[in-house]
Amino acid sequence: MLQSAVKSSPAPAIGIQLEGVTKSFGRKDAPIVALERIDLQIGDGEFVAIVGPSGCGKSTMMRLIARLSAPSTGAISVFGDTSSAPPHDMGIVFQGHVLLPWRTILDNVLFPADMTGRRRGDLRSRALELLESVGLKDFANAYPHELSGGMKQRAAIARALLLQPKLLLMDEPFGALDALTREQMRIDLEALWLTHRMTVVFITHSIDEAVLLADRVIVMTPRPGRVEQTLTVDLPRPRGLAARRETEFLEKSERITDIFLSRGVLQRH
Ligand SMILES: Nc1ncnc2c1ncn2[C@@H]1O[C@H](COP(=O)(O)OP(=O)(O)OP(=O)(O)O)[C@@H](O)[C@H]1O
Repeated sequence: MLQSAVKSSPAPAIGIQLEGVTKSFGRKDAPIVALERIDLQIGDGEFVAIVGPSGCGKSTMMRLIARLSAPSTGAISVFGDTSSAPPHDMGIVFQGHVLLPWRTILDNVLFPADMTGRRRGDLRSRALELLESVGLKDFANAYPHELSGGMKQRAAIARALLLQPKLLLMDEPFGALDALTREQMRIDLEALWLTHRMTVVFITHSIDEAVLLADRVIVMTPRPGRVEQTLTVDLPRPRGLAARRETEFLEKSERITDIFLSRGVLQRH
């Protein structure tokens, strides 16, 4: 028999997979179900945003992926690794920058080298390059208290990228920043991602931020935390300030708003 001349393109490699994942806290007879029956696949190199109201289980999901916590039921695989050990090629950025106040910014960025017993000398030039790429070249020898909130968060992102992680987990990284800084950080994060192409899981309360950043937005609803819908965002990159005026942005933001309205997470008036 003749082989078909048309070959289908290979499916994108799976980065992260959650199958039937449930996470409960508290007593067995009165559990708090933070996440219920989560089935999710995130592609290798994909930028995914998780958006949802307070308490829907976003941070719990991130902690499960980071292996900082174990699921009550279900299976998790991170780049094919199903063990319960935290993935070694992972960077995490939290809402609070968590820089060490007694270290300079350069030494803070080099912290993961110290933590993993790598030679600092080998990573110093990468740390300086990263500081340059986040606009902090002139602050390498400054201390955290000399930087603004946005600058500290930039340093935290540089630190998370030091060891060239395949996976970057970001839990409300811009949540404490003012609106203007936040918009610029969003644009700069996309530029970093376009350069490094790591897999990103970005948690946010902001519908706009999710749609403007992600290839796919995972919409979660609470009690118990579930994936309500997954939306693909087809905005061309880079998505600068003008992306807010694109029909695709307006449509996807509206669809997410409608989901939250229908679930009582938002009220029209
Ligand atoms: N260690 C814990 N012990 C008990 N309950 C917990 C624990 N961690 C989370 N929960 C509960 O699980 C649910 C989900 O919490 P989680 O922090 O994941 O939500 P979230 O969507 O990240 O919220 P937020 O946006 O406010 O940070 C909440 O009801 C919370 O009270």
